[in-house]
Amino acid sequence: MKQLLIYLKGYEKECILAPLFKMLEASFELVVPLVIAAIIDKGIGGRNVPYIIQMCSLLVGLGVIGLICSVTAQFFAAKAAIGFGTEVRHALFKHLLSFSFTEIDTLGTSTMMTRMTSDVNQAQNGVNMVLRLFLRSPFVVFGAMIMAFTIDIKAALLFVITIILLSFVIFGMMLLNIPMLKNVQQRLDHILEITRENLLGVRVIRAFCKEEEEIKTFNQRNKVLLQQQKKAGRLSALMNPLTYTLINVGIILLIWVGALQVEKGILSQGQVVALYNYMSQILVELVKLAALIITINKSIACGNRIADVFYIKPTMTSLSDAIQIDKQRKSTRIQDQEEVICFKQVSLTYAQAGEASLVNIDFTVKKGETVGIIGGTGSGKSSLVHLIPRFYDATLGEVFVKGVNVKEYPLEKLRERIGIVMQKAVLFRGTLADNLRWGKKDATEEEMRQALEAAQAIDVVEAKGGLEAYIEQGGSNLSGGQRQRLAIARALVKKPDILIFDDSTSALDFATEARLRQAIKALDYKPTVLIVSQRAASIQYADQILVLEDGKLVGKGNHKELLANCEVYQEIYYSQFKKEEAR
Ligand SMILES: Nc1ncnc2c1ncn2[C@@H]1O[C@H](COP(=O)(O)OP(=O)(O)OP(=O)(O)O)[C@@H](O)[C@H]1O
Repeated sequence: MKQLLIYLKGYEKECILAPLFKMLEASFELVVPLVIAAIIDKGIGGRNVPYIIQMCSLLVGLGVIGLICSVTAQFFAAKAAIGFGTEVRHALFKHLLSFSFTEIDTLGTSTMMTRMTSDVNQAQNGVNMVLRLFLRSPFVVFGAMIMAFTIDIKAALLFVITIILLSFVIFGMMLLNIPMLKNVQQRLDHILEITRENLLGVRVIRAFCKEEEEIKTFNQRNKVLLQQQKKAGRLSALMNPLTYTLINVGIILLIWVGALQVEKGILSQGQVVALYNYMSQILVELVKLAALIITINKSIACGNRIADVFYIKPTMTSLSDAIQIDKQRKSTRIQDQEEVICFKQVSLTYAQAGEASLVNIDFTVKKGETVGIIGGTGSGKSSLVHLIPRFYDATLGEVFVKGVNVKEYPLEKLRERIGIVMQKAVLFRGTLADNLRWGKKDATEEEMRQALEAAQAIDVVEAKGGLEAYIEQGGSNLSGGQRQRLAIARALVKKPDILIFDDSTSALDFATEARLRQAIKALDYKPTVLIVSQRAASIQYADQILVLEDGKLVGKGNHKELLANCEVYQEIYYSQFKKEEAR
């Protein structure tokens, strides 16, 4: 949590002024019992009406000044807390976006969202409460005690005993309550997780008629949360009766001692009332302080969860690091100008995965070539192409793009050259044109139309009413095939040197896919194309086909060569085509 305090930079003034005004308000509050005592003793006792009016005006004045101080303190505390929350959110978002897929896989999206939203809010709330109350409550407790001592030492000793006993009860209970509240928070996280998963997968849940089961699971988790909340609630419910019993016993004793002192002529009636008021102030502030400590504890826990994310450093090197490495490792460059991609003895084992997903992969791709990558599910096709734009780094071996190790490129420069269409086409909220401009910021309408034509997506734009048609979050108002074609167009707008289709034509019919292939071949900038597919028909016309099985490259060559001598390829091909159809 401490590390997060740097995000209060720029709000130093607010962090000083907020507690200062709160203490000023508390100082005025501490004077009130003395004024009331004076009203009772001098005003009412002496039947002095002008004096009573004067003192009542003073009370109103103190109230108004206290209110102004309080509002000012709230303003400064809120300004600092909101500023803190905004800065943390901004830094966290930036940090999350710097993560490679490895860090994202390790952390998980669900927890990242919780940290980004509710944890930041809780930490912001903690900052606000600390600035307003952390100094105020102890100040009032000790101030009230000192004021009591200035009135009467014997009575004030009662204060000391009551405060000690009260502190034991309140803080003891708080210590018991904190782990329970943490437990409640964890259960709440589980509920959030399950809700998020259900909302994201709502279609699948309906398709498999899993509603009842999901409701059952949700209810079970909700029940556990209820039990934890009841447990924590019962303990909290004990707090008030216990503290009020203690304080009432203290007040009875105070009035008794006070009455004896009045009888002896040591104390006036007004002073006894003042002592009573101080006792009440102490109670209120101790209860507030306990609640504050619970909030602070929660905020620290949330702050630590946020700080944990900041501790995770992106494993991919930044632009400046890349330039440094570039200087040192010029020797790793290879010279063949025609060679666009080269894998040298590449293996990949994902973080937290026991087995390697790719083993000793070796191949080269020449400029303008089309490469097909085929294999069964889980054979490593996506893993292989993900190494080219450095979504992951090879665990062993090296990947070269245009003769330079991918690790030596500044990431942006590398990814600028590559257009990738993912297995799951993701579009963003905004117009169709906005989505296409992800490929090229300043793309003209003509450039977008060319890309749409090649991607066989012109009819999608026409059906939706033009480039300014609105796309909902995740492209939910489009069909799977429409989304895929728009995602392809988005990659084409970029006019990349390397174009990767990661199983991204699966929702297209064969005729559309064939037209897409022709259009890609006809592109004037002649990109090098990699097509990942499980459909032999999608890759059989490629210049080179890579056949993967269990992460190993078991075949390399063109369709004819592989059909003649690669068993795995034959198996895949003949499972989709009859022998007599083979070309
Ligand atoms: N992020 C990841 N973390 C851990 N293991 C992974 C990750 N991504 C893939 N794997 C594992 O790596 C292996 C290869 O997966 P990959 O997605 O590359 O296969 P694929 O051939 O593209 O499969 P499919 O055709 O089903 O998409 C699989 O065993 C998979 O479980």
